[in-house]
Amino acid sequence: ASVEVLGYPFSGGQPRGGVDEGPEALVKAGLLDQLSALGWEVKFNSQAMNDVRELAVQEHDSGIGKMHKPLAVSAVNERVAADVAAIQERGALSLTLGGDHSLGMGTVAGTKRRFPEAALIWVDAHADINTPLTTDSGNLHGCPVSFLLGLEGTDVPPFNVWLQPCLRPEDIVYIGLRDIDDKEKRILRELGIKVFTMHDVDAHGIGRVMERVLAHVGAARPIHLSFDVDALDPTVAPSTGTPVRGGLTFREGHYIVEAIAETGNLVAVDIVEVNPALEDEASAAQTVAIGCSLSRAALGETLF
Ligand SMILES: N/C(=N\O)NCCC[NH3+]
Ligand SMILES: [Mn+2]
Ligand SMILES: [Mn+2]
Ligand SMILES: [Mn+2]
Repeated sequence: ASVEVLGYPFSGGQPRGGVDEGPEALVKAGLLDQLSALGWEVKFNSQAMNDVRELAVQEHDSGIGKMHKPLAVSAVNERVAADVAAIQERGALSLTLGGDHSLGMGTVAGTKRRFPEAALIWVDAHADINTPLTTDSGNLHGCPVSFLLGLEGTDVPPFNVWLQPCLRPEDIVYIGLRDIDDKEKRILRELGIKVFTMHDVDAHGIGRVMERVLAHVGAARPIHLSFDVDALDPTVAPSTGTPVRGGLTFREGHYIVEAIAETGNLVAVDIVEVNPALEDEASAAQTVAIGCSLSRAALGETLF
């Protein structure tokens, strides 16, 4: 079986430098060899990596409402969607290394072109479901899900040139939420979206939560996993742009991915928001190592 790895050095969805160094740090840590060692045929798309560096720089890129860098976020994600869809047309699994979580707009759109019935499991401290009208910060890494759902205010150029609403509320399940804006809470409730917060993880344990997540998803659907490393507790994954205390343990994070891998239905994985420039070198190395171990777990590495 083959996995095609995409590394997008993109930070335009949020204000902190360094998250664009995530892909290179993960590759430098030996991720591709680690995946080969699991028996996968591994391809890395270095052309896409270089192309996105250029797409990330757009002239006069401000001033569509409150959104920051809308032209860059749109241009990059248009490319991401095409790359991911092409990988899945070839029957390979797509592993996308970020870069910030605005990349989820493109990766999920790509998956949905090949697998319209795909389910989306969003592992994150945050819901990332603000719209251009509800966002306080204007940082588009807090908005990818609203664009995928086609919520009010997302049907705007240049996004609507390439992105059509492709996600239904029942398609997405969240795990790890603990920092949701009030307006996001309203959207989640109104749409009846399935949410497992850290409170649910505490109450039921990650094993039971995953039983419920996979029951909601169903046994026969392709799964797209979008994993924001800030879902993990900051003591576990410190080098990330918006850390929130009270997160998943190392094992809870890995159990989520192992349980999903066990279904055999995984078609796409995003590992995002690794920022090697944050905190100290040891913290960065620790966070990069977890990005690698989560990727290995997604591709079938088991403890026994
Ligand atoms: N890491 C973030 N999303 O996953 N930050 C943006 C969300 C803040 N409401
Ligand atoms: Mn996120
Ligand atoms: Mn997050
Ligand atoms: Mn602002």
